[in-house]
Amino acid sequence: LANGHPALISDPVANPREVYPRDDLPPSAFELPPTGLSPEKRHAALIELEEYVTRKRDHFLGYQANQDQDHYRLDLSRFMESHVNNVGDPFTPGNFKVNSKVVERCVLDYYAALWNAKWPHDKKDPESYWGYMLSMGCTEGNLYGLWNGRDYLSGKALVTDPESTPEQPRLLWVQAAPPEDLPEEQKRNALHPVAFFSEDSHYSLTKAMRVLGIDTFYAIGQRDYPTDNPLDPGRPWPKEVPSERGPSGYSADGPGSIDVDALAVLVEFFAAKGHPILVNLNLGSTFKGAYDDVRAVSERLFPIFKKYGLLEREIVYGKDQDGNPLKDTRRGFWLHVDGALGAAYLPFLRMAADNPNYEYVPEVPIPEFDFGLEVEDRETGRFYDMVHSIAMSGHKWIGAPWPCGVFMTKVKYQMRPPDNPAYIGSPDTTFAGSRNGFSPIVLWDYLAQNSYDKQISMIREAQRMAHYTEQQLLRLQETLGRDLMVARTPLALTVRFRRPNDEIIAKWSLSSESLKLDPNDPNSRQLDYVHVFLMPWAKPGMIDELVKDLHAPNAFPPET
Ligand SMILES: COC(=O)[C@H](CCSC)/N=C/c1c(COP(=O)(O)O)cnc(C)c1O
Repeated sequence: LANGHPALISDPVANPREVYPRDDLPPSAFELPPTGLSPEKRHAALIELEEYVTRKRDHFLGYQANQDQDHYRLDLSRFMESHVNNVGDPFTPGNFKVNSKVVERCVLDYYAALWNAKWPHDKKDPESYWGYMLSMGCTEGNLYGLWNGRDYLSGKALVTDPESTPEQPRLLWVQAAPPEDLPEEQKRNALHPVAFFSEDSHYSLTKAMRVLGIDTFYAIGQRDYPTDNPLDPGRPWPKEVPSERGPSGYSADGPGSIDVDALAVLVEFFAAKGHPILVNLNLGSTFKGAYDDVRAVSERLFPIFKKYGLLEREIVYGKDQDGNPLKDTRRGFWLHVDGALGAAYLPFLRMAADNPNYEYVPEVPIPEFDFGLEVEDRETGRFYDMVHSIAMSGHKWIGAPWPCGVFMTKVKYQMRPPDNPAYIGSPDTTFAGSRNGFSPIVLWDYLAQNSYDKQISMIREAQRMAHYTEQQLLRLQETLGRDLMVARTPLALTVRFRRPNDEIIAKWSLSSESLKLDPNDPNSRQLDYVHVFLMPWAKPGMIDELVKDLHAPNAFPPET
């Protein structure tokens, strides 16, 4: 107003400083008047923000984000002068020429090779991989994988479906018909996927169910079969698949991996009713860093899929111009691997374990999880690849200045895109419209600087740091003579322990989780945990300083 500028269209009803949460930074330094900020104020604000971010970064231990970013600056700052946008399919150049798709394809090829997928991508080869780099993090990868699984299982047209071509978009919306030769109940459920994921899964799974309108086994079980919970007849259905139990008999103090037997019982209940099966498995779970046993799940579910005709089934996915049914043969199940954290480093742990030169003996076998995982049908001698999609974050183990990641599947599973927008000159095969073209350059730069051998060293160092941290906390527990609930799942990069005071949580950005030992008993013991993640960023000195802080007399509040 001072310079004759019109007032803000909508003056704030209340003062933001009184309404917004109090944080470490003074909001006043960053408020934006219509006049903009003077250079002095802008610089002062940037310096204040930089001090805050670097101070928090230097004490960052609480989440699976690698803060080691210094190696990018020299290579990447040159791209900050351009808007690089990989809109559309990575394997179609498109009309937006300021893009890094050639780099994106090299990064995708790298992970296809690492995850035992057939590469390079060839749209004419159903067995070859297809994928793209995410503009969000693994939430986008999980959303996309579950969307792909939902549409594959419910009979939507696929990229490989011969008659449904981009020129005939109307076929995309034809609701598929179930296989003809099925009993009534099976026919009714044949195109209605049911989702399964464990109680240790990331909240992006629940979000994906809501966004995509996918029914979980809990939703259908509680609604249609309220007294038939196969795990505990007459009792309410569990909301998620139970995780493995700990010494208490509850999963709260368990390792964080999925209970394979419980999964099998739940899956069989719905497979027997004709539902196709959609399973998410964690590879480095959010709080405990646990790995679901993808091999054991595959072996366990395979006979169930075979028994109920879900290994291969005929889908009528549309009609041709003459009204004749369009058919193809598909799996009746989809395994998505949420490899947000672990898909980035487990291949390197496996290389170290498989090569005696590294003299590395893992504390437990390195989990299989990728496109090379096959199960043999011992009656026919035929092998079935069991993993349909993998998602990985780029900003977790690898470390990137912003959320990014990779989604990968196979051409034979790839869904036909909802539309084929000519103006981008590419099929709209990804989740986003505009796609971050900088992220492929970030991952490319990291992979260019870090050989397999270097990455093996990094993940082995992180394992050593996780072990060191666990030992230091156990030693502190002895010194204090108090149960600090120190726990680390084998091969996990995180160590969990009793929640300290808020000051320590804020200093180290610790992630916390509170739960009841017995989730069904409100009077059950409350477990208040935090965890530290030993990313390449975490150094022994940081752990020693954290332990020193935890040594302070008021570090741990009295037990509730
Ligand atoms: C509470 O901690 C989190 O939400 C962290 C992300 C913060 S650290 C980068 N984990 C995200 C995550 C996600 C979602 O990844 P993002 O969308 O990148 O946050 C998917 N799957 C697993 C097993 C995850 O742990």
